[in-house]
Amino acid sequence: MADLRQQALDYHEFPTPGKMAVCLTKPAQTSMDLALAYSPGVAEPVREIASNPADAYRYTAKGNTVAVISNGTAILGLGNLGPLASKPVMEGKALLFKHFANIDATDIQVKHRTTEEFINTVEAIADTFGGINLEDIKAPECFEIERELIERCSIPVFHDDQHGTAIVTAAGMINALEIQGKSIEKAVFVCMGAGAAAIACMTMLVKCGASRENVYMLDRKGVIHTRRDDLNEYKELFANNTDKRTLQDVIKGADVFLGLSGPDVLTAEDVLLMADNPVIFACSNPDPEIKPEVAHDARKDLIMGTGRSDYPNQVNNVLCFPFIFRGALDVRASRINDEMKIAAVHAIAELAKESVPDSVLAAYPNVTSLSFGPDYVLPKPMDPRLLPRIARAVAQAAIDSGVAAITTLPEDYLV
Ligand SMILES: NC(=O)C1=CN([C@@H]2O[C@H](COP(=O)(O)OP(=O)(O)OC[C@H]3O[C@@H](n4cnc5c(N)ncnc54)[C@H](OP(=O)(O)O)[C@@H]3O)[C@@H](O)[C@H]2O)C=CC1
Ligand SMILES: CC(=O)C(=O)O
Ligand SMILES: [Mg+2]
Repeated sequence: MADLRQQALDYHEFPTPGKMAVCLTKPAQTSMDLALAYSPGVAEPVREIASNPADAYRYTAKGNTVAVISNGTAILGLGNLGPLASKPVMEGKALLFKHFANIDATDIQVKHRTTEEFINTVEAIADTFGGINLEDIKAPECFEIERELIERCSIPVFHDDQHGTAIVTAAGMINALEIQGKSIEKAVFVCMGAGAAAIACMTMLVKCGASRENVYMLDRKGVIHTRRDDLNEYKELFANNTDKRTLQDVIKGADVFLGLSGPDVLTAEDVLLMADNPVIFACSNPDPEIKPEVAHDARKDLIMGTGRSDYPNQVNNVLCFPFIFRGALDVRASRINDEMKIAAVHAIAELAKESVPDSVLAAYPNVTSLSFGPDYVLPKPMDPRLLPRIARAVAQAAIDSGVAAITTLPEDYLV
């Protein structure tokens, strides 16, 4: 681990600090180039956009740019470390946008006093971009922030920790439950965490068939139940009329543990209390709710996923956000709606059942084969098919649900 720490610091520091830079898409060598790029030529697209704002998509980079915006209040599972400390994560998200979906992302860290001030700041700059990816903003403020910004902006606004995570978790869960021979309708879920990711994941799983009454959610104070008087309106949605109070009370006989909280909150003893053939997605980053080694030592019949790249079954929103934005931008969707999210869930889940190209195996030197099963319930982030499959499904869903300004996909779209 000490070695990984130094390697990670060196990766970020050398040869150039940070993970991204700006590149030019037009020539700037000659005086004629400058006369076009700058004065006097630049005045022409200015006039066009002033008379028709949609021309910004034609004459500027707006249509292929996403702002990755954070206030640093829930940086991974590290907590509220402030806007500046979130910059490496936001640059990381920008790297993933570019590498996986060729989207130019700009990271923005916002210092603010009130939630309204944050919302006003983002609203004021929103027209610069084709979309806004909100990141690592803690609950419950994140819910109001996203709701308000969707209302006020004409471009897609998407809180990745809510919906990117929910889409990938649902895709992986559908597959894991199928492999374990369990039906989503009957499965009993224990969700550790009741914040941005947890509320969105369980909401999505209920939309995908899970029974609301089979869901137990916990926060730092234990089980969320109807006799608590300290719940916000989002936790209240998952309050159960139950006498169960602790993780041990609810984990007994549970089919699924979903961790979206913090490190090492699930023990080997807890794992032993679960039903036969359980599913454990311990998604907290960088340190999961239980280490896979500990869970596998406890029992052999489980399917285990984490948010990390260095274990099988990476349940991480990287499988979603670059691709869902690609689809949304390409049809100039005004928002990312439920139809688009569900289309992404199924595109991801179905891809895991197909045979895996050699190029994917080559990116994982310690893996000799990958096929649908307990150690492969989700595609790998390096899978080049994620881009066309998810983006096409999302773009088509945007068109079909009436939120796209471009209403026909080209025949050769992303082939
Ligand atoms: N793998 C993935 O793709 C993703 C993983 N995550 C992970 O999910 C976690 C939560 O992120 P997010 O929802 O954005 O953050 P939030 O701040 O919105 O929510 C955190 C939630 O976790 C609960 N929590 C924290 N520590 C514990 C603990 N020790 N025991 C029980 N509950 C705890 C908090 O409880 P309380 O309400 O009482 O404060 C809160 O409900 C992080 O670890 C993050 O890395 C998030 C997004 C994507
Ligand atoms: C992956 C991610 O977005 C998180 O852990 O916050
Ligand atoms: Mg995040």
